[in-house]
Amino acid sequence: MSLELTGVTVAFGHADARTTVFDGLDVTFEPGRMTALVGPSGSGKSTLLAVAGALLRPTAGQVLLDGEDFAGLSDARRAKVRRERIGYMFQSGNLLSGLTAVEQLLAAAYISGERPRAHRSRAEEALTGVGLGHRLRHRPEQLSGGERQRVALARALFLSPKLLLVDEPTAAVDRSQAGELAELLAERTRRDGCVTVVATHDPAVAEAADRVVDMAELSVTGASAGLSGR
Ligand SMILES: Nc1ncnc2c1ncn2[C@@H]1O[C@H](COP(=O)(O)OP(=O)(O)OP(=O)(O)O)[C@@H](O)[C@H]1O
Repeated sequence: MSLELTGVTVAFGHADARTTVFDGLDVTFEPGRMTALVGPSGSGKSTLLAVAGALLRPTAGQVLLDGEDFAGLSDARRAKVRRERIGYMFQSGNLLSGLTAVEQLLAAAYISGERPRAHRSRAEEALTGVGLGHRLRHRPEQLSGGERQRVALARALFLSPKLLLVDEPTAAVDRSQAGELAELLAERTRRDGCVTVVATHDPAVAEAADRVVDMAELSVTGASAGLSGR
């Protein structure tokens, strides 16, 4: 299972107001590896995540998940790909207020059409697996920034996605917890074998990643992203 973008062009607006973020971008992300996307503000990190996550349709090109192009699918088919194959984790966790940690996972499963009752013990296990066995019934406002992100990670991985897309996971996290959270992300990626792509400004996340891709080197003329990988 890999994620492959080939000849991806993303342009916004028209004529004088046209912004070309990518023009014929080719980049591949491997399973079981966490890639950190780094680069200055406006270099296209979030745009790449949006295209990879079937949230934004590229102007041209293919986005292949396990060899299957979803860029050209109908909106309904793309929604199915998002539900069944992709996990998302955002800057502030985007947890639902009023729900306990366990319920955050059950709600996600429910939205995906799963039967929540059968999953309660699995949700507890998933939270225990990210170090939150003692916070199962806490609501978001009763958790620290780092704990909220751990819930968000457990939720994103709960339905075993092939692809995990993460935007600035440590932005709202205490410095002392940022490194641990980044390590946890990398460790879970290796264990679960998913493709993980993380947009970040945080050196702690780049440090924990298996590969670092500098957006500044992904030129709009479509340079290979392999150059800055490690
Ligand atoms: N909907 C849009 N309409 C027009 N331009 C857009 C749109 N979305 C993004 N852009 C432009 O695309 C470029 C890349 O933006 P993007 O948000 O992907 O950068 P980024 O690297 O994630 O930045 P940051 O680190 O600040 O989050 C920017 O020049 C931005 O202005």
